[in-house]
Amino acid sequence: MAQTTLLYNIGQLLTMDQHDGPVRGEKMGSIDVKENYAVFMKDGKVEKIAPSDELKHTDADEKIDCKGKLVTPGLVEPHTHLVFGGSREHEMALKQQGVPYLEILKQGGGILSTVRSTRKASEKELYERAMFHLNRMATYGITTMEAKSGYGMDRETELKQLRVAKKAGEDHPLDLVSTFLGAHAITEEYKDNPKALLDEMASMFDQIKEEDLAEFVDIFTETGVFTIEQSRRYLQKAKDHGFDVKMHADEIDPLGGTQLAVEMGATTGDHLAVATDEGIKELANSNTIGVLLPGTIFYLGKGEFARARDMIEAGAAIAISTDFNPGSSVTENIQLIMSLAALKMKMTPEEIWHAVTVNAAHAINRGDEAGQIKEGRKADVVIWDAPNYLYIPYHYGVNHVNTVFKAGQKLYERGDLLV
Ligand SMILES: O=C(O)CC1=NCN=C1
Ligand SMILES: [Zn+2]
Repeated sequence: MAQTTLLYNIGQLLTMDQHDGPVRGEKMGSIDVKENYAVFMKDGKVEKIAPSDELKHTDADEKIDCKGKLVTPGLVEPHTHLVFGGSREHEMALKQQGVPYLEILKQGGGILSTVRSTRKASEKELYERAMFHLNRMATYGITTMEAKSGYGMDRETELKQLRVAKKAGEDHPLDLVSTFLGAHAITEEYKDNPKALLDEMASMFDQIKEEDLAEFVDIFTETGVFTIEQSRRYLQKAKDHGFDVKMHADEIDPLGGTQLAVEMGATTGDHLAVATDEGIKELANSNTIGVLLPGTIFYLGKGEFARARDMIEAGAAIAISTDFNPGSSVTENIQLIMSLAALKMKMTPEEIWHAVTVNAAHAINRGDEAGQIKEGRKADVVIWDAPNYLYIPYHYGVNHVNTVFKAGQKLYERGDLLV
């Protein structure tokens, strides 16, 4: 295990540390690119960042000639439904026939299909699935990420998912941040009384806090799920119990979830695909980060992509995410999401790099330890098979990662053909 590693002859180095805090508005459009640099990692931290010639002869357990490749911070993935049982490939045909997402849910499919599988799955099965997906996330360059519960909507299963996420976070090299999404859908038991479901989920807040099972509480505010008023009351209770809050907001119907996220001082408002002009204005004038999920819009095959350009030009701080989940965005490929952000939301490469590093880190309260390459900070670093930072969004659908370092240790290296 190398205690010291030197990366030299780096073509372009993105440190993403030019600004403090989440980067918003026009500042998202400019990044500092260091040409022909070196990064020296020691005991898991970034020890030195300097021009390659200055460090080239530094002694190190491992010295890697990056041959002009791009080097960036490890990516941060701020929104996943990592822990789940089963799969929903059988719903693809319904999607192809144009059956709307909310209609599939109303028919007892969608999230509720995954709820049935997750309730049945053992903790061991959920853990092994989560570790498998974490491994794949790492191969795409992700080194820190969020994991939601939300496929139980009963005490036993929600705690099962949260305990799986906690154990996975302890066992896996990736750093995990947990979110309690017990307010994800209205199950059969509560179909006539969604308020009772929210009360049951809120009754778990103390235990979740005591067992340190989640930092955030999230809710799906959507037609046929939870209303604005139900969401306001539930999120206020979560805040009263010391949780930071997030919202699945304005994904399909414009209920005004974006405005509620701002009103509640949510760390993030997520999806925002149909946020109104008023919602965008309030988001831009708040500390709430917009987490945009273009993969979901792409995958559902309908609806509008979030108005990222309007949000950024109004001054908002934006992050992007795969929304990895078994039904509405079944991919760990954050690099494809970067391409969709460019092609469908017209985000610039500079904005995209802020959205998958420093802003995504702040979206899960890890802005002081992830998303940047800084001396003294944990060495989460990616070497890319790419000549520059424009290349990743440009060449879509493939994995450009060459090597991933997590806390200075080589976590993944692209393999070559076996023959
Ligand atoms: O469909 C799912 O399993 C995840 C999801 N929740 C809200 N939107 C998508
Ligand atoms: Zn989601």
